[in-house]
Amino acid sequence: MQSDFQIARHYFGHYLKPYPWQLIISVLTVAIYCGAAVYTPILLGHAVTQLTTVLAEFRAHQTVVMAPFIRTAATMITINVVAGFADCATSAILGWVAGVSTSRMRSELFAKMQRIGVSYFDRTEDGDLLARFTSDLDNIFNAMNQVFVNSFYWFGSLIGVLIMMFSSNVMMGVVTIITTPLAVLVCWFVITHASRAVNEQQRAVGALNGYINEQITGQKVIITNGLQQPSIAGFTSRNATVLQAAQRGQIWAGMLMPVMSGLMLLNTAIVIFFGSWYVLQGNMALGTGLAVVAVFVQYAQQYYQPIIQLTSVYNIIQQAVTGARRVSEVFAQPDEVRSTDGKVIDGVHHGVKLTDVHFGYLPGVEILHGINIDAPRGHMVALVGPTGSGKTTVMNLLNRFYDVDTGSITIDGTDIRALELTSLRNNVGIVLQDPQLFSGTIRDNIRFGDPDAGDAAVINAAQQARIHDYIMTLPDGYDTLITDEQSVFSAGQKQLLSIARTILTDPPVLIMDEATSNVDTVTEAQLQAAMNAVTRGRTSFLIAHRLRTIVHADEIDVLRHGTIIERGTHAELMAANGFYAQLYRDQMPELATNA
Ligand SMILES: Nc1ncnc2c1ncn2[C@@H]1O[C@H](COP(=O)(O)OP(=O)(O)OP(=O)(O)O)[C@@H](O)[C@H]1O
Repeated sequence: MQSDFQIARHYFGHYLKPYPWQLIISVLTVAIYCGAAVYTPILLGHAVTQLTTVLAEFRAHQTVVMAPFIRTAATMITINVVAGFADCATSAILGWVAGVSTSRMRSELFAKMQRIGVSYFDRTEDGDLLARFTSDLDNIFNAMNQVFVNSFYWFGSLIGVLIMMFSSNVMMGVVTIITTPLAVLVCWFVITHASRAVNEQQRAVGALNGYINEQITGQKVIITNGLQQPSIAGFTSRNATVLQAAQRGQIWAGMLMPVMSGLMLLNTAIVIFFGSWYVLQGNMALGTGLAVVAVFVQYAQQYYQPIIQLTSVYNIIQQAVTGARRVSEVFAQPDEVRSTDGKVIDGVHHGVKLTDVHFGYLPGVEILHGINIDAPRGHMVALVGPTGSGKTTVMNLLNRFYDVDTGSITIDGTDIRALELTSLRNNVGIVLQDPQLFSGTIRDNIRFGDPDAGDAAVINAAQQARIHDYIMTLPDGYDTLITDEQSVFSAGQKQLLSIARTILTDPPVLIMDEATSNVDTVTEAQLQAAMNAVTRGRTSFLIAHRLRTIVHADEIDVLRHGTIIERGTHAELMAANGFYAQLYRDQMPELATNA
């Protein structure tokens, strides 16, 4: 695991590297601001002295010579105006740099997400992933925006106070900084606990977001099953975890200032005590000695201010490092395996073959136990079987969402792991059971796989998929905006749209997860016609839920517990009177007698 330092160096170093000039200019503008802050009290002192002289002269000689005072006042105003501009420039430049850097990080994170294998999304909650784009990146932005300027300013102040103290009286200087190790230790202790609480809080917020996301997606299921109370209870407990973590963080973070103030008072007491003792030892004249004590009481307080501020800067860095660590977890995910010299295929000439395929999602839990399927070009293979038998898993392997553990899947004799991944995906189309529609028009959604397709091709695909007529009933036809997909399309219609998409991209191999049986009879007839259109001439694998739709398949493979237990055409399997025949009779008793 990378250390905090490595993480900070990577994120701050790597992302700030392209902006050296902006950073150099900010160093100068901060230096101007710091210089003005340090120099203004000196000028103020001069101004007071000059004003006193003016008043004394006026009393003594009734003459007023204001020039030196006006010069000092004008210098003070000028310096502070310049410092004000410098401060504005610092904020603008660093705000810009932080904004551009985090925007780049966000883009790279998004691009990375597109390259990660599907397994990561299977095991990561959506909300948690979303939190990495939002709160984690916000923390990194805050650090980039504030840390640089604050640490430079307060570090400069610390050095300034140290120089002033040691040039004034070394012995007293040593006494004033003597509590520093204790202060640093206390700060470190408090901040470590505070940042641990921040980590917990960020994790808890991620889990809460994931839960909210899941509950919003499943709202209809919750309502229809009357699960509102358990849903609220689940939310309440996760919300309480967030609150507890936030409160723990607040308590630890809130402890910092009082503890440091206490230490500052202790330090002041030590300075007064030691200074008085020092003076009483007769090491210096009483008046001078008391002046030194008074000055060092001031220094003792000034010295602690930068230490407190620098520790709070450290706190911001901690939050950013936590965010960066969570973002880096995404970057650390392996990309989908792509062979560098992968073969490019143009269509399927002989067929697709699965040979002794074994696979499990988790180590030691095998789901598929030696699957053999031979699908010659143009054949339609249907996979049927009870829920959880492994049908979708076979589909996941065909498209290389996952790789087989042992055995092989070949297209025209070439292992699909040796193919260029894009070429494989271009040649294998998928129609999912519950296809995803994206915001945009219906036309955009059909053209999804082939954005250059013309209107005629889009309409032709929609006609073949039997969705054209429905689209034409909508007031805006193909220009209908899909914002709330549920309100425009039923589940069956969404699948018809997805079939139109696939017809447009014309893949030689098709994987289709047929929509579940809960579609009305009109849509079912349309789906059947669309399926006939989309499978025609293609090597297709069909997960069938309604066995009626696959009676014409060239081969039906019956899966049970990850093994093919029966294989044949519909007629052969019915004649065998085995598991398939039983399934068929259970599903369609009225047809079973005619089959
Ligand atoms: N991402 C995953 N991680 C771990 N196990 C998984 C994953 N996806 C599926 N499984 C497990 O693999 C087994 C087969 O699941 P699969 O989805 O392939 O079944 P299926 O036949 O398609 O079921 P259904 O008809 O219900 O869709 C099940 O036991 C399931 O729990």
